[in-house]
Amino acid sequence: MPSDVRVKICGLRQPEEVEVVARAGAAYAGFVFFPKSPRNVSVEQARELAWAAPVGLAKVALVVNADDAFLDAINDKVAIDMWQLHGSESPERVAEIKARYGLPVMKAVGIATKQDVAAIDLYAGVADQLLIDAKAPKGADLPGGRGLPFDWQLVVRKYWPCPWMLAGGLTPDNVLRAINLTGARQVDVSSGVESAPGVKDLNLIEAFVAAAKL
Ligand SMILES: O=C(O)c1ccccc1NCC(=O)[C@H](O)[C@H](O)COP(=O)(O)O
Repeated sequence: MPSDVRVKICGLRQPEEVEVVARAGAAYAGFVFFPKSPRNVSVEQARELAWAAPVGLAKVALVVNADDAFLDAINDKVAIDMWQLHGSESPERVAEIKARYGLPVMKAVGIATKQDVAAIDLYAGVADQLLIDAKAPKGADLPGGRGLPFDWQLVVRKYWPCPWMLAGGLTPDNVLRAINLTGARQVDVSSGVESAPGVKDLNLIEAFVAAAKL
């Protein structure tokens, strides 16, 4: 019997990717709204992708320090189920976005040190979920989706009062080890299921979901 680990596949750009993600048994499909990313999608593209998603697959809109006008444009056109805030949004901004759209908000937090782990507490009481990811270097073009892991020992036996998701450099080969070590019940991947930046590999998506649910 497969485990109940919930998987998010991020950075989808083609309707057939969304279909494979759902068929493989993932819980979340992520769409990246960040022009510098090789996974960036327009509002119109995302609208098509959301249509391709069957009931039960949660559609997550990933934004980075987005203003209300941009969030409104996404919210008006795309049937999303959750926001993922992947910039330096404050806890107050998380609360504001929750109230404005009435949708759950997942706050991404980059981790490299114990101090970064402590900073997660600032968001744990306000966000609906946390995405705990590798920390990008200051000034990096991409704050996430870099295919690099952090030291998983930093989050072993940690407790937060809301659900959390492990991310950063996960692959079909290492995801089960990461789950067993950290106790994560949710995992997220982008680069580890790609053949090139922004190009998803359908076989790797299936392999990742299967490995996470072993
Ligand atoms: O994926 C992107 O291009 C991206 C761009 C800007 C902000 C965040 C981004 N990705 C965030 C994700 O949720 C990724 O899935 C997560 O960082 C893990 O990525 P990876 O290490 O490549 O699996």
